[in-house]
This record gives sequence, structure tokens and C-alpha cells, in this order.
Amino acid sequence: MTAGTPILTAAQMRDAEQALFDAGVDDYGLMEKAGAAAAEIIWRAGGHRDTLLLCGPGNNGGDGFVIARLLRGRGVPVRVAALGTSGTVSSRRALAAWDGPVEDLATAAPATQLVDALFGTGLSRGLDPAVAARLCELTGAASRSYAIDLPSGVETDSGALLSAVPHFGVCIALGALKPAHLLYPAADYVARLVCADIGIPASDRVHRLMPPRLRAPGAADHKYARGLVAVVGGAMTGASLLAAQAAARSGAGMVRRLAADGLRHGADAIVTQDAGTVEALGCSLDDGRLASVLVGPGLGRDAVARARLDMVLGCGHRLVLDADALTLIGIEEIPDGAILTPHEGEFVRLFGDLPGSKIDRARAAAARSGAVIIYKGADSVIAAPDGRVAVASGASHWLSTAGTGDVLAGLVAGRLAVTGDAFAAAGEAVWLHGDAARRAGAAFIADDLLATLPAAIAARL
Ligand SMILES: NC(=O)C1=CN([C@@H]2O[C@H](COP(=O)(O)OP(=O)(O)OC[C@H]3O[C@@H](n4cnc5c(N)ncnc54)[C@H](OP(=O)(O)O)[C@@H]3O)[C@@H](O)[C@H]2O)[C@@H](O)CC1
Ligand SMILES: [K+]
Repeated sequence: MTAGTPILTAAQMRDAEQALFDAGVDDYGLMEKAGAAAAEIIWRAGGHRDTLLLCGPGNNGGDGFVIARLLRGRGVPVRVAALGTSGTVSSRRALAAWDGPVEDLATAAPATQLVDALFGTGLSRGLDPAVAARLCELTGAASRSYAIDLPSGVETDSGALLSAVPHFGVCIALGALKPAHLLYPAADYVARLVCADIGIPASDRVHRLMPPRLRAPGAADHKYARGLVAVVGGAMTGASLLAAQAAARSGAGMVRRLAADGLRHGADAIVTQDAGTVEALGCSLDDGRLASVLVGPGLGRDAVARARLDMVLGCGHRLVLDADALTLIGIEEIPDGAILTPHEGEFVRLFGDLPGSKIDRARAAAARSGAVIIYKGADSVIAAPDGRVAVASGASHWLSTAGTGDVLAGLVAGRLAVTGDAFAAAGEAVWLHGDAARRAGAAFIADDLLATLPAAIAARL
């Protein structure tokens, strides 16, 4: 999987910053660099629009004073309103370099552009209600709004809202993304996210999910070489059918639905095998050409479903476990290298109420189970047992409809059959699912995603 923009927690940002200072980088120089990067973005988008900067007591406020000075230097009508007294060496220096007046936040008049530099990664609690109300009022009154590093009031590492937060047009992340830029609810409060490079060295163990690069079949490819997928059917036919059809459109060469009902449905390209008994299922799975097996969609939760799941768990193929399989299984039973696709409820049932952010929880679950975890939601977190994490955010909220999870599970199994790499396959599937939804527009049903998937794949070749 191509590594995207790194995501760092507040503590990791501080460590990265300290490493730079230890290497001789000047403390205030870094603030000037951050402020210059942000001022450039605001200037390019807004030109000479009158601008109000809100500056807090820490280094986020210091960035704000730098931005104010640089915008004014370009002839922008700038006013500054401060909260509290600048408390860090760098922010005091930035304030001293600002040669204009400083208004009181409580009484400052609105402007066409609003820049929030009240708090960033140092926020330790919710804003005072009167301050939060002022921030919302002034941001609501502006036609363009920018949050510097983070919207003031969101918790950096979890994406929780600690106080009332207005909706911002743009958030300018400094140095790296933070979890709150991608995790909900905070992610809902920023329309556009820009990351300014200020030379922060960062590991790419945790990063934003990037658009995948997919390979088109070559002249020597045949259906087995491209990947044979088995989708295990169960009590409810529709779910495994949707999954099988998604797998068939994932780029894999062939899909078999191992049906519990013996019925042939759906696309003719999908081979339906009668696997109604556990023995018959075992025979179908006894095929060395299988490159992945999906179990869970429509499986059911009774003793028959459990027996079918047991047969799959012992089959030795690469597995994708979804839906009912996640309800039936215990952590100790999860085979190493499998892919699990839990939504919130399934995740908590399986792994318990783990501490930390969604990223922390997904990573802990992957390490504990030895599986790749796709922790689904409006923000999907993909975690591998070795600590790599990719975060996908901003998918269509119309995906919250029946059957879209089955489509994702089929896509995951299909991409796993194609690549053989669980972490890469999970990322590719989440990306393609999100893009298929975007192409499907509004009020779609899960079946509609099947039609938009080929275009989503074509866009990544
Ligand atoms: N790291 C980097 O690489 C770089 C970082 N840079 C910038 O620095 C920012 C981080 O700066 P920072 O650490 O000074 O924290 P910041 O968010 O300004 O606030 C801390 C101050 O607010 C206070 N406080 C907290 N919550 C409060 C509340 N609810 N209500 C009232 N007060 C509250 C808190 O005091 P406390 O009471 O918690 O002791 C403290 O005084 C970062 O987001 C980025 O913009 C760039 O310049 C360069 C590269
Ligand atoms: K801010």
C-alpha cells in the first residue's frame, strides 16, 4: 500500500518537534515556517479580503500572530483578537513582531475571513463556554474560515469535541495530520483539509489511506492466476450474493458461491456450488486453487452456521471474516493473517471496550488477534498486526444502508485473492468501496455499488 500523509498524535508531534530542536533547528524559526505556510494558503485563496485572526495563549496563537504579520505585509486588512496572555517564548516573540493593535476576543467585530489560532495540539480541556460561543459566532459570520492546525475545541488524538466547535471551510494541518483530522466527530467540522509541510520528520506507520495503484491483467493472466474467490453462503442468500457479485467485480478472476440453499441467483458469471451440508462445504473448500474465502455475510448465528464457520476456519485458505462470523467467533479462534471487518458493535463484542482513540483500538485489536482489522464506520481504520495503520475518512454518509457491508466484504476477499497481501487488499477495498459510493451519488442501494465499481477500478489503473 502506498503510504499517505503521516498521522501523528499530540505527543508524537511534540517528540518530532523536540528532535528538530535537538538537531539545531531554531524554535521560533519553526513557528515562522508554520505561520508562513499557513499565510501562503490563506493568501492564495482569499487575496485581500479583510481578515480577523483569533490568537490563543500558546504556540497555536503564536502561529496566528505570524500569519497576521505576513498577511498584513501583503496588504491584507488584518485585525487580531487575543485570548489570554501569550505564554510561550516563541508566541511572545511572534506577538512582539506583530506591529498592529490586539483587540479583546469578547468584543471583536466579525470579518469576511476568520482564522482560528486559539488552540491546537496543546488543548487540554474544552473551551470556556463564552469563548466557544464567540468562536462559533465569529466563524459563522465569516464567509471564509480557517482553522490553524486544528479547530479549537477538538481533542487532537481522539477526534472528540470537548466544547462547541463551528464548521470550518479549511483546516491547515501543520507538519503532519493528527487523528482528529480524520476521525469523527471532529472530521465533520472541516470541509477541506490541507497539510502544510514544515519539515517535521515522521514515521509512516500510521498514515492516511492513499488512492491505490492497481494492476490490469496481463496477456499471460487467466482466471485462476487472477484469483479464485469462494464466498460461503448461509441462512440468508441475499448477503452472500451481494458479496459474491462485488468480489466478481473486484479484479479477481473467478468467484464461487458455496450456497447453503442450492439455488442459483445473481450474475451468471458467478459459479454456484451446492454446499448445503457441512461435508459438501468441506469438499468445495478442498481446492488448492482458492486464493481467498469469505465467510459471514448471511451466514446466520445458529448451530448450523457455527458448524459451517468451523469448517471454514480449518480450511487453511486466506480468510475474510465479516458480519455473523464476527458474532460467532472468539479472539483465540481468529487465524493469523485473516482480515476482519467489524463495525462498532461487532468490534466491541469481539475485543471489548478498549481504551484510546479508534486508531489505538484498531491497532490493539490487530496486535492481539494477528489479523488485519478493518474497523468500519464513517472513518474506517485499517490496522495490521505489525503496527501499520491506514485511516480512511470522508466516505459518503449514504453508505449507511443495508448491504453495503456485504459489498465491502466481497471486495476485500476479491482484492485479497488478487494481491495475496492482507493489509494492501484491505486498503484497496476500502478505497474502491468509498469511490464506488461517491460515483453512485445519493440515496443509492448496495446493489448500485456493483455498477460503479468497475469505474472506480478503472480510475486506479
Ligand atoms: N509541534 C510542532 O511541531 C509545531 C507546533 N506548532 C504550533 O504549536 C501548537 C501547539 O502549541 P502549544 O503546545 O503551545 O499548545 P496550544 O494548542 O497553543 O495551547 C496551549 C495553551 O493553551 C492552554 N489551554 C489548553 N486548553 C485550554 C482551554 N480549554 N482553555 C484555556 N486555555 C487552554 C494551555 O495551558 P494549560 O492550562 O493547559 O496549562 C497552554 O497555555 C500546534 O497546534 C501548532 O499550531 C507550530 O508553531 C510549529 C510546529
Ligand atoms: K486552531
